[in-house]
Amino acid sequence: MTEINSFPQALTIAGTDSGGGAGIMADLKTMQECGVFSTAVVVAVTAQNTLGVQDFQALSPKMINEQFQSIHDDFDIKACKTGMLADAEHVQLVYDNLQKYDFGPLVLDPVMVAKGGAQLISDEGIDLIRTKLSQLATIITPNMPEAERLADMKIESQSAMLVAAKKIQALGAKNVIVKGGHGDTETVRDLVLLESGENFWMNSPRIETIRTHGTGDTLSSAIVSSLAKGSTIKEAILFGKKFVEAAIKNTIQVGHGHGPLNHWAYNQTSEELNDEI
Ligand SMILES: Nc1ncnc2c1ncn2[C@@H]1O[C@H](COP(=O)(O)OP(=O)(O)O)[C@@H](O)[C@H]1O
Ligand SMILES: Cc1ncc(COP(=O)(O)O)c(N)n1
Repeated sequence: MTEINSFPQALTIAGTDSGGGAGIMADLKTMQECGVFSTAVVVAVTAQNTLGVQDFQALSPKMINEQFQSIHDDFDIKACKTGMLADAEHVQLVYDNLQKYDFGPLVLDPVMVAKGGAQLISDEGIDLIRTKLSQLATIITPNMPEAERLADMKIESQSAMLVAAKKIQALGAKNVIVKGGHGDTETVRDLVLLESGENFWMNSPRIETIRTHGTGDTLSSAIVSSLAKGSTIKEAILFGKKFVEAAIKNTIQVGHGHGPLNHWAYNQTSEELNDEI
């Protein structure tokens, strides 16, 4: 049994994206490219493309519980993540299942609003992420608006990002990444606050593109993959940033709106680099 289950396996607990660029679809593509076998608990189904979210529906509590059970009964999950959780009832269900089963470190991506502006979780759901689910997070990865909501403050400076990260850590999340993708500064700055209190910035040049559908999902899934393969928290975070940067930079022309990332890019560009050596 141990031998059969020796390949690194990870789990995403999130919503699907019929357009293939975000949510569970981005998670599976990322994990595949990162050399990790991916499994999924579908919490909600969205009718979505690069132009926006046309509709969504959350699955029944019974279906959610059964998916958790199925995954627990057969796989050896080394790390997991959450994405779109729809509403308070589903946040609670996910919380209960993560208490019941050990799926390794949790990367909590507190997805609230899609790039096109659609709300992907109710206000009560966000409150429950704040007060409950964040306590289970090994790493929480809010973008700026999400960090403002979780920390209950405006973030208008770099020092405010650190204050917000500390407030989010005080909710119970061990490590915090406040992502700096939203904004128009020339440099994108993500702030990392580790459990030890150490903090540092991950800076990269802002890539001028509207093709940023699924950036947060891709970052968190690359981190989960790295954790599933045994990396430390810091190594996994630094790897995640490199993976998402390559995926944004090497854009692919798909769809008419906020297009998807290039999940092949990290491996292709490193192969090209290897060829040159
Ligand atoms: N235009 C961009 N250029 C470079 N990096 C970006 C850009 N947009 C987002 N990122 C990076 O993508 C990751 C996800 O960030 P962000 O887009 O803020 O998250 P979300 O998808 O949750 O809104 C972060 O590491 C961020 O720095
Ligand atoms: C199912 C699902 N999960 C997450 C996102 C967020 O991704 P983005 O902020 O890039 O639109 C999304 N649009 N859809």
